[in-house]
Amino acid sequence: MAEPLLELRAVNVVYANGFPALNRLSLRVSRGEFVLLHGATGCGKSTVLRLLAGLVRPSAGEVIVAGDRVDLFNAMQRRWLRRSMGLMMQESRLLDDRSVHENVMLPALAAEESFSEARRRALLALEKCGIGDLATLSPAALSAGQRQLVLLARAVVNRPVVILADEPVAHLDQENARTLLELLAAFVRAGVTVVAASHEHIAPVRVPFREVLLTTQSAQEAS
Ligand SMILES: Nc1ncnc2c1ncn2[C@@H]1O[C@H](COP(=O)(O)OP(=O)(O)OP(=O)(O)O)[C@@H](O)[C@H]1O
Repeated sequence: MAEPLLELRAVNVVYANGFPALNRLSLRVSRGEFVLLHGATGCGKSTVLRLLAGLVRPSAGEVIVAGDRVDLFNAMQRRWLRRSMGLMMQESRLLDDRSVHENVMLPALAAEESFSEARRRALLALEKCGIGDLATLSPAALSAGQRQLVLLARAVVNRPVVILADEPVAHLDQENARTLLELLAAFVRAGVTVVAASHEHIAPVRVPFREVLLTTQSAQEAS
């Protein structure tokens, strides 16, 4: 069997307050897969995405991305890992004092692209997400659905091979949710690996996907 692109091996996560968020969870995600993490509030969906992005370290177990033990990465390597992934996390925010275009440029600038290349890539990302016309607006002027689309454009501006999306369709009406899922599906069809967490049941169209149910039981096995 081919090596998974993303893998959790028997990970435990205990937050600073002593709360055990994950208990011996194992999960394998193949290159090009679209995985939907489901489960009740508090079962650890966001924690799984944070582990894969190197934002949280497990207290036991291994986190492997493209063959690397990212749980052993130092701060600089973890920063590099985060920049190489497209992240739509719950804490992701847009800066209201910059335009949509400038917000989407930020990860490209952080990746040390030139200003003109960052501008070009950001416009491309906005167009790919069908929102090129929003480029000059302030994020404060956007609807919830438009904000999510801008967050997706920002996540893909560096052309990541992995997108981690936490509750991408939460608070969106059906039409906006469908638009967002169709865009994620289009990235999957283009070869990107997507892991999305959702407490609601969501079903992408025209692309194969795998649902993984996380439970709050003692030993979790979600491969
Ligand atoms: N930074 C933190 N400090 C302490 N406890 C935390 C922290 N982050 C998460 N937790 C706890 O860990 C558990 C798992 O949280 P997590 O956010 O991963 O769950 P979730 O399934 O994504 O929940 P939701 O659907 O509500 O977003 C929860 O009980 C939560 O309260």
